[in-house]
Amino acid sequence: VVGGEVARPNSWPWQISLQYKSGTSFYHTCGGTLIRRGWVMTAAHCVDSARTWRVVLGDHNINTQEGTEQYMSVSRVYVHPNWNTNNVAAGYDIALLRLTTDASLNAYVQLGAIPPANQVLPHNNNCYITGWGRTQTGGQLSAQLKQAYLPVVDYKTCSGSGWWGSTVKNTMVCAGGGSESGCQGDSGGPLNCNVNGQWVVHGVTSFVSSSGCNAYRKPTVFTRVSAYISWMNSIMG
Ligand SMILES: C[C@H](NC(=O)[C@H](CCCC[NH3+])NC(=O)C(F)(F)F)C(=O)Nc1ccc(C(F)(F)F)cc1
Repeated sequence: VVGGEVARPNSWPWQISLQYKSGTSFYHTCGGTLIRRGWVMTAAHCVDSARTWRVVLGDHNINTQEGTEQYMSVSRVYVHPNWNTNNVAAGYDIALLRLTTDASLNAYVQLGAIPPANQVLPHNNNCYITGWGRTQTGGQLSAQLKQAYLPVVDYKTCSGSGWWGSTVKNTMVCAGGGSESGCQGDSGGPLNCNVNGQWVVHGVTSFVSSSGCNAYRKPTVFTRVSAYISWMNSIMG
């Protein structure tokens, strides 16, 4: 997350850290959202490579043991069937991870709400991106969970000339476009939007400009969760 601030610890209790094993250690690679006690939603591009994954729930500082964490193994990865790793612009950048055991819900670990099918938010809807991604283009990951205010940029604007043009599809959500943005390492994490006073996860962090995370008029682009509800239900039952 470029800009924004460190989140109050565990104030986004559905945010997870997706980590891969290398040697005897695990490393943060993406964010995700706990949507059922046994299911995590993330980006398909996060799980393109076959690795040993773990999901960390209830985390704030990913480099320290705070005693609030739950470390979960992943029993199966479901990538959207239409996902094409060479064409992030086509969309379908969404995946579901089945956990081997159910999470324990508590003050630090809660389920994220997902939207009704096909709900599209209006321009400037209040949303926050959260994640442990780079804090500057080409910079380092954040040790502590960060948040940044990224208001929705409607499809008409986001797909306009000087913006993303035809790269963005209406199965995506754009947000931000100013000095604050997502960045590498935030992938897969939630776009938390305030709808009638409730936080709803409307986006899965998908891509930013290859010329810089907070490039002018290149808002962070998210997979629009409401476009994939039927697929998700077909997998999770
Ligand atoms: C460096 C930048 N990385 C990204 O945007 C990666 C996803 C990369 C998926 C493709 N391998 N995502 C992120 O950094 C995220 F954290 F913001 F989500 C990038 O490659 N952006 C990008 C690539 C292609 C296209 C386009 F669709 F136009 F081909 C648009 C943006």
